[in-house]
Amino acid sequence: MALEFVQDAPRPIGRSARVTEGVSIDGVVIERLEPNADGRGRLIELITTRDGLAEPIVHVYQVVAEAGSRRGWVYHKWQFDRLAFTLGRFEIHLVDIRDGSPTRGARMVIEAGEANPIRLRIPPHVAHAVINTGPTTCFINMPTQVYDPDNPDKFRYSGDLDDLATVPAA
Ligand SMILES: Cc1cn([C@H]2C[C@H](O)[C@@H](COP(=O)(O)OP(=O)(O)O[C@H]3O[C@H](C)C(=O)[C@H](O)[C@H]3O)O2)c(=O)[nH]c1=O
Repeated sequence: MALEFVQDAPRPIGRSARVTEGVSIDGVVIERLEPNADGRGRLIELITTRDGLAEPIVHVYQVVAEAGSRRGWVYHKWQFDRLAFTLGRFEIHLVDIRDGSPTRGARMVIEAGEANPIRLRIPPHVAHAVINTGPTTCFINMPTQVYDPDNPDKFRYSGDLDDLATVPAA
């Protein structure tokens, strides 16, 4: 007897939408991700070219973040980060330390995670720190460049969240 698999019917799906409110750093992009939930759980598209061009996916990794952990301050010289926060609870701090930027010195604090799933694009030379304010969970990064362990595109500053304004421009 032949097994018959039935194609899913066309269905409406949640689409990401760009957030502009509270975005005070030039080049930072926040996309609100829309979960598609049903009785089995939920599915969230992290990136798609369905609605327009996106830079190619060249490198993707998952970070498991312990409860209360902080990653940053860090900035990248060459890559854009494309971070997806869909689980747990995170606070992402950003400071524009770019010389010549129209928003130099601007700061942003973004709350993201299960209750507010987003994709966040961070340009080079924008310092950032990711703090897990909830239980141990994970987030995804899809940076625009491959990680090179011999020449990591990571420039770190270990001071407090509040004192980054004193760091010389990159
Ligand atoms: C990025 C990367 C790292 N690694 C290795 C290198 C280290 O042994 C270990 C942890 O990496 P790293 O210390 O670079 O990770 P964080 O400092 O937590 O940085 C992460 O969180 C902050 C907020 C970010 O913005 C970074 O983009 C993101 O990578 O994984 C790899 O093996 N492959 C990779 O692609």
